[in-house]
Amino acid sequence: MPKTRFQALAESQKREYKNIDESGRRSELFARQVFNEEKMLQFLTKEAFDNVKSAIFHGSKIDRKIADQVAEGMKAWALSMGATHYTHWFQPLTGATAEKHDAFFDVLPEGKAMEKFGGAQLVQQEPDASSFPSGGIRNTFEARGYTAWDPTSPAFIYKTTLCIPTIFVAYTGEALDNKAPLLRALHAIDQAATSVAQYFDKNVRKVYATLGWEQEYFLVDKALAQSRLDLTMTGRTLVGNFSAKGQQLDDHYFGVIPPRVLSFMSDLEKQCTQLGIPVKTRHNEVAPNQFELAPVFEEANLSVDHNLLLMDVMEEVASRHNFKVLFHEKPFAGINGSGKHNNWSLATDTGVNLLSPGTTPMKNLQFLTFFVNTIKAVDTYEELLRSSIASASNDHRLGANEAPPPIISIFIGKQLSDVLDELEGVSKGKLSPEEKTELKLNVVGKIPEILLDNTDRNRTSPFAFTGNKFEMRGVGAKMNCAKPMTMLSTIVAKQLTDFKKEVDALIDKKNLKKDEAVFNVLREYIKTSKRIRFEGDGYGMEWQEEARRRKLSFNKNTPEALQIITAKESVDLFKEMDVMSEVELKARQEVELGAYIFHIQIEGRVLGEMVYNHIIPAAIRYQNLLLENIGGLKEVYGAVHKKVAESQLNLLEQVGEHILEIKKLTDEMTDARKRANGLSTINKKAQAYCNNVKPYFDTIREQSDRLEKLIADDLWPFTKYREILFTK
Ligand SMILES: NC(=O)CC[C@H](N)C(=O)O
Repeated sequence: MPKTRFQALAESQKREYKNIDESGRRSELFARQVFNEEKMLQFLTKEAFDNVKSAIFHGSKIDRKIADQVAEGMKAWALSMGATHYTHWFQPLTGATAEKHDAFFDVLPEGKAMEKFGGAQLVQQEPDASSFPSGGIRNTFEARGYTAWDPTSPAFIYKTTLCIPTIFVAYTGEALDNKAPLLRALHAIDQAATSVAQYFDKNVRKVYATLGWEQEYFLVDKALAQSRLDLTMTGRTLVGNFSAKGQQLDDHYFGVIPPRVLSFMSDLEKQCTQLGIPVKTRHNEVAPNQFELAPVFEEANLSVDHNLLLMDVMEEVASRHNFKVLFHEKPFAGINGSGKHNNWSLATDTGVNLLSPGTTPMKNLQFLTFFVNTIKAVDTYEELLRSSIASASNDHRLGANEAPPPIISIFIGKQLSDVLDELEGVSKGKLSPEEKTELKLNVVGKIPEILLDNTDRNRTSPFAFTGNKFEMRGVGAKMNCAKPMTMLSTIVAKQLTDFKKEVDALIDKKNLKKDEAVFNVLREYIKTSKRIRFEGDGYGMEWQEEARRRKLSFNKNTPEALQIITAKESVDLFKEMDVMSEVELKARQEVELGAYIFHIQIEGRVLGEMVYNHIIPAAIRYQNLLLENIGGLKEVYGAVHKKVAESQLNLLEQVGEHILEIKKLTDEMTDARKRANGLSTINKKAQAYCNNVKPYFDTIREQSDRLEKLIADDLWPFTKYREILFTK
C-alpha cells in the first residue's frame, strides 16, 4: 500500500542523520573482504597460487585437483571471516546481477554436520537457465545453463556470503550473460593491441583495457519515493509539474554535500573500500538531489564487476539511511538525467598507458597509433557503438542536459585536431630525412606540451578525448558497462588487427621502415575517418543535418538502434574477433527488444492507473469543491452570482476540459497498447510501442501537469517535484 503524500512528507521531516565512524585509514580497510593475492598467499598452497596467477595472466585452465585446493583455501578464509554461505555471482541479460546462496553447512551420511566446499562447487554450478532472458537460446524444457568461475575477478564476501564472480553459459556453450562476451572481447583486444604495442616495445606481453566509470545517481527520501507509484514501479516520474526552482541557479553542482547525504556516502564508501572497490571521488551533481561517485580506474572486467556490486551496495545502504537511490537515466523531466560516463584506455603489463603521450617521439608515435586507430574504429562502427547504449530509459536522457545526442562523434580538441591535420600531409611511401626531423621535432614531439593546456571540454560529445583516455559519455546510469565495453573492445581489436596487417605489408612489400609504415597507414586513417570528428555543439539542428550529410547514423530510439546488431557486417565482425556468434547476437537483440517492450508496457499501465485511479478522482474532488462554492455563492447572490463566481466558473470549466482530455488520451493509449500487443513479431511490437504508445506519455503528462497547477495543493495525490527534489 503506497504511502499518501502527506504521510510521506511528515515522515521525511523527521529524519536524522547517522554518525558514521570514520576512524581508521581507508588503506587499511581496503579489500579486507576480498580473496586477493595477499589472502591467496596466506591460504593457498604454492602450486594453487601459481595456477591461479597463471589463469589470471594467461587465461590458462585450472584442473580439478588444483580447483579443490583453491576451494579449500577460499573456504578456510571465508569461514575465518564469518561467512556462512557461498554463491556464484553472475550477470544475466536482465542487466542486473543474480545470485543463489548455498550454505557451506552440510550433513554427512552418518549424520555428522560440517562445512563443505570443494573444487566442484567453486568451478561450476547449474542454475535453472529458463527463468532468465535468453533470447531463444534456451527453452524451458531444455533449461540447462552453467555458471563458471572467472578467476580474473577475485571472490569477495558480501555480508555473510562468499561471492564468486562467474560467467553464465548455456549447455551448448552460448553466453547467456554480459560477462562472457566481455571476457572474450578483452581477450581479443589484448591480442590485437599487444602485437601493435610490440612495434614500440618488445617487452610488452599483455594489454589491458581499463575502465573508470562515473556513477551518477539521485537520492530521494525513501518515504517520498514510496508515495509515488511511478517511481516505485518504473524508476522515473511519469507526471509532475516542474518545480519553480530546478537547476537554473547552478547552485547544487559541487556545492556543500548535505549532511544526511554525506553520512550515506561515508557509510557506502566504507563498505566499498572493504569490498575492494577503489572509490575516490564524491560530489553533488548538477540537478537537485543528484550526486556522483567515481573510483580509481581498473582493469575493465574488474571495474565492471565493481560497478555492479556498487549499485547493489548503494541500494542497501541508501535504504538504511532512509533514502531511495535512483539509477534511472531520467527520473525527472526538465533537469539533468544520470549518466555513467565510461573512461576507457589501454594499458600494458609494463605499466604504460597507450593513450597517454610520452616524453620521446617514439612514445608519441605509439600514442598516435592507438589514438588514431580508436578514432578509425569508432568511425567504422559508430552505429554499433550507439547500439551498445540503447535502452528505453536512456532514450529519455540522450540529447539534452549535458548528455550526448544519439549521433556518435568524437571530440579531440583543437590542438590534437591540428596535429592530425599536419599528419595528413605526410608524404606517401618513404620519408625524407628532413621530413622525419620535422615530424619528430614539431609535430609528434610537441604533443605532451599541447596536451598540458588542452583543457577543452565538450559535454555534448558522445566520445571525447580527455588527455590520456577516451570518455564515452552516452552510457546510462543504470546500465551494465559490460555492454559498451564489449563493443568498444571488439571494434578497436578489429581495427588494430587490420592496422597491423597493413603496416606489416608496407614493411615487407614496400621496404618501408617501421615508423614510415606507421605514418603512412595513420595518414590514410586520418583522412578516411574525418567525418566522425566533430568539435561543435552536438545539440543543434545544424549538427543533425551535418551528420546526415556525413552519413553518420542517427538512431533516435532503441528499436531503431538495435537493428544493426544482427546486420551482416556486425555478425562477421563478432565472428572474426571470436566474441559472439550469430546466435548470441540474435539472442541479445531479442532480449533487448523484449526489455524495451516491457518497460514501455509497464510505464503505460502505471500511467493508466495514475490517471484513472488518482488524477481524475483528485480533479473531480476539486470540481466538487468549486461546485459547492459556486452553489453557495448562488444562494447568497442569486442571479448576480455569475459575476462574483467568475473565476470559480472558469476554473471549473478548465478542470472539466482537462479531465475530458486526459481521459480521452489515456483511453487511446490503452487501445494503442492493445494493438501493439497483437502484433506478430518482436520488432513490429517494439516499433509500435515506440511510435504509437510512447508518444501518449508526453501528451497525458501535459494534461496531468496542467491539472496539478490548477488543483488545490491538499488535493493533489502525488508528492510534488519541489518536495521530492528539495528534501534533504
Ligand atoms: N556534469 C556532467 O557531466 C553532467 C552529465 C549528465 N548528468 C549526463 O547525463 O551525462
